[in-house]
Amino acid sequence: MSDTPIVLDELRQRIDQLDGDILRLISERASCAQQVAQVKLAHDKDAVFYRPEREAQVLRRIMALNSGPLDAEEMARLFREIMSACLALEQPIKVAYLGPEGTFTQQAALKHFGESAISLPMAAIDEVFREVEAGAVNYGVVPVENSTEGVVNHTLDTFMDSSIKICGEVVLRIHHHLLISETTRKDKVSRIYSHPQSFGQCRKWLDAHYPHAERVPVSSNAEAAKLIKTEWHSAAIAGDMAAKLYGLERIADKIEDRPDNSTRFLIIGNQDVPMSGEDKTSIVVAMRNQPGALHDLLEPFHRHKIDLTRIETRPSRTGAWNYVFFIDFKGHRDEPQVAAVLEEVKLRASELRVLGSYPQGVL
Ligand SMILES: C=C(O[C@@H]1C=C(C(=O)O)C=C[C@H]1O)C(=O)O
Repeated sequence: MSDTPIVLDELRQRIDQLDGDILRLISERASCAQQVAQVKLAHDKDAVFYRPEREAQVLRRIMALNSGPLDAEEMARLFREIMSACLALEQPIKVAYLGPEGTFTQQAALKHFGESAISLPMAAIDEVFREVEAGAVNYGVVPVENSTEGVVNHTLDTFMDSSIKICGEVVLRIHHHLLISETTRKDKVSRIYSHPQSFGQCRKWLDAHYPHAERVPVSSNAEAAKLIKTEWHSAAIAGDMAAKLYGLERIADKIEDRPDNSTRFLIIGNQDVPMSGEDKTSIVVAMRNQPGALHDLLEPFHRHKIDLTRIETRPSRTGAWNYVFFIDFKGHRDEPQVAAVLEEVKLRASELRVLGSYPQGVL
């Protein structure tokens, strides 16, 4: 005699039935996506199947329609994977990221493109740019700013020498853990490896818990995780992906000093992305070196009520004491307001380059 209450049997039958329905609907959706691809190909043999603006709209619509019990972001993540799988039916998207495997940048790439994307680790930020420029991959993912540690200068500098476009952004909550391998005892950690940015994000925690451990900077958290597999008395600071990839034990969880620690990554490509309805634009501007230059640059944004979301100054390579400004603002370059501001800025600047207009990060 079964001791399963009858109501449980009924609920399970209902779930089986619903799963059958979901399966049928996902398959139907996948054939629709296949047909879209055929239509695109019929019009243009070099058609790009992936449409960042359309994907952003699909996810935003799902989030708006959702009424629970799953929360909107969770639901969007499920749809993210469905879209990723549908797209891969035609042509899996190839994405280069700042490696090695297990970095937060890989996590950001998979968050943005879904698990069906093929992600390829690169050794340096410039290599990600080069792979995209050469057309060896469809897109690249590079970190650009962290809420605790600020901007990733190297990424901004690389834009100055490149014609690459920004096609999207993705923000990732960054949780760091202290990890050891079987070669090290918990109470015997005398050396800690990590990326300099991660040391910066966990500084107070380290000062309080491991004031005497040597801090050794390496090229990535994943590299730190890999290193300690074979070293004694050593720990690494890295995230979940690296911990799982290298089979490490977490001896302290979420050790970042700020609970809202997050990093913004850029999706780079060779494509101009049409409007999605909620977009951002990134520009780089060089100003003549004269008093009031920054004011002159920002004034048109203020007058046209355009919301600046970030401004960074970097030394220009053209001479001592010349600066370039990296500016992000809300809106798409095809919107009349934005186009008007860009025209005005162009007149005042010695150089203006639009790096891209792209959908604001959804997930
Ligand atoms: C199906 C399309 O192509 C791709 C797949 C999408 C999807 O599965 O919803 C959305 C945008 C594109 O990346 C489309 O453009 O509508």
